[in-house]
Amino acid sequence: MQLSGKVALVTGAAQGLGKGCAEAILERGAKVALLDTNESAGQETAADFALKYGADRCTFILCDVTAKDQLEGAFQKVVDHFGGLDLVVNNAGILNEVQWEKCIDVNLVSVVRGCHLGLRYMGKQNGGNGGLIINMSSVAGLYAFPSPVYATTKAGVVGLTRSLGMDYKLGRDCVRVNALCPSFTTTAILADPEVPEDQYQHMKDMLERGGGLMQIPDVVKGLAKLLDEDDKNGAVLEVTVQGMKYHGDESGPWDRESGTHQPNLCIA
Ligand SMILES: NC(=O)c1ccc[n+]([C@@H]2O[C@H](COP(=O)([O-])OP(=O)(O)OC[C@H]3O[C@@H](n4cnc5c(N)ncnc54)[C@H](O)[C@@H]3O)[C@@H](O)[C@H]2O)c1
Ligand SMILES: CCCCC[C@H](O)/C=C/C=C\C/C=C\C/C=C\CCCC(=O)O
Repeated sequence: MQLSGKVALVTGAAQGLGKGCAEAILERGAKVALLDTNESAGQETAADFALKYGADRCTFILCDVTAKDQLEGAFQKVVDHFGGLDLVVNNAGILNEVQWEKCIDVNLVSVVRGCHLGLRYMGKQNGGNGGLIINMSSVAGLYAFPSPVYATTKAGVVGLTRSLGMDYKLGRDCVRVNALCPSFTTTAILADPEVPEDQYQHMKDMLERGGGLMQIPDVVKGLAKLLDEDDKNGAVLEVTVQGMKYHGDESGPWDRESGTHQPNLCIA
């Protein structure tokens, strides 16, 4: 996707992976709205970006993605402020197995809503120009993971992305939907997860066996790949210290007999 002059909205963009993604999008010439509940970090990030990329190219919007009115209001603010919308990164997420309903609300319900809003504002059938949605899932959405509710939310994001990314609807809305699945990356989410001790110890063991931590720029390379590959729709990209690979190339039962696989290719 050519991003110069385009408009992006990134949730959970005050820090961590969301901030890293927002900066990569700014570097490619787009304007970016940063949404987050953390007002001080969000304002600080926006001020930093304004200095580097220009005050007219970045804005912070205080928004709790789990509050329907706030998320809807934020999408409208972005369109009013920048005059359109071309790219949505549904990134905000938490790991909390204790307050597990909240974990589902932030990581899955809000991503569903963010996709619906992306389709509403970017969908050609609604007067938009088409666009791209990138959902932040996790390797925990692809393989067994010691925090089951977190894993469920991330697997849900994979299913949502694949299904919204089916090509039968692309001719109508011209909005592609892809997902990024990183492994453990150094951000604040690792610092103090609300998980029982046995889950935490098992994660540390997995981290060691998996080759250790990634850094934010490693994950941003995955985002860049999804931004560059315009033929991808419904694609799910795993990003780990071992490299990157797409998931989901097996045929479903409807294609198995013919031996054909219908790839989700962009026809827009
Ligand atoms: N760091 C990792 O190892 C890792 C690996 C795979 C996937 N992820 C996913 O990446 C995403 C970003 O996480 P991160 O690692 O950068 O963590 P982080 O804690 O540094 O960043 C998360 C951001 O989301 C914001 N946020 C949380 N709840 C929110 C809400 N209700 N509304 C708006 N903003 C909210 C936080 O304030 C924070 O700025 C999450 O979806 C996470 O599940 C992280
Ligand atoms: C195998 C799946 C990896 C997915 C990562 C997942 O999306 C996010 C996890 C968030 C929190 C995990 C919490 C703790 C990890 C355990 C140890 C971290 C040690 C950190 C360090 O040594 O600095």
